[in-house]
Amino acid sequence: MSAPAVLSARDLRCGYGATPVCGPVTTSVAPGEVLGIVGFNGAGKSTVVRTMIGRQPPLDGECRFRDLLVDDRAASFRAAVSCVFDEDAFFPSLTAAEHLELVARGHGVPEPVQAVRRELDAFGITAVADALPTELSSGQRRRLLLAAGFIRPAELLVLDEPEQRLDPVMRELMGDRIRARAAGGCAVVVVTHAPDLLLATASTCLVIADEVRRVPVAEGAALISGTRA
Ligand SMILES: Nc1ncnc2c1ncn2[C@@H]1O[C@H](COP(=O)(O)OP(=O)(O)OP(=O)(O)O)[C@@H](O)[C@H]1O
Repeated sequence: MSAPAVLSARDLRCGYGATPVCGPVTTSVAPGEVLGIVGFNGAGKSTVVRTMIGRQPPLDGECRFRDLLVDDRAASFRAAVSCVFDEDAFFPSLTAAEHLELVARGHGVPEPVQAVRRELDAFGITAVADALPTELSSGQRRRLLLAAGFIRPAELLVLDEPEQRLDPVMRELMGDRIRARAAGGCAVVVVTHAPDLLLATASTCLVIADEVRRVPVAEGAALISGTRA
């Protein structure tokens, strides 16, 4: 018997005003699973994911975290869900290391200083640990955001195009980190345009379009690499 879903959507309609951006979404992700979400630019992937985690209201349908309707204002939900979107959200006067320490302490990570050191090293930003956000390159800022997403415990990890602005070596490491998280029992949702990352991590794949459909991961990878219509 498969484990109960961590996050599930049923007939979820996502969009702006009264207009859905894509077909209704019914899907779920369980502990240890990686749900890859793919689709062309503007298909609605980010909108769907934002709706699934309660950052914007659904037009219709529902989304549940465990048994409860998603409520991103609930402290228990925020404690359990780590999200990395493409938003450069930093405190201008905190260094890279201080950002990570803030997140680690806020989420009760044991031995936060050591955890910060580990993540700085894992994301290759030790050399800029004491730099302010404005002193980081765009790729380093991206690494810092991802490190902040990974430094804390989570039952659900949501990554929106984590490959963005990463060099190939870091992209591969990102795949390793995602797999390791899932192996540890975390449910993961990854929106991606990178076939290699999808193939390396996803256990299931959802294509966002006018008709949302679940496809084999290899088919999703072919779709985003342009080798399949
Ligand atoms: N705040 C907003 N208000 C109104 N429409 C929006 C808003 N954000 C996005 N949209 C529209 O919703 C549609 C889906 O956008 P979304 O960002 O979800 O697509 P996406 O699949 O994530 O695209 P990409 O691959 O380019 O990141 C697009 O047509 C976009 O113009």
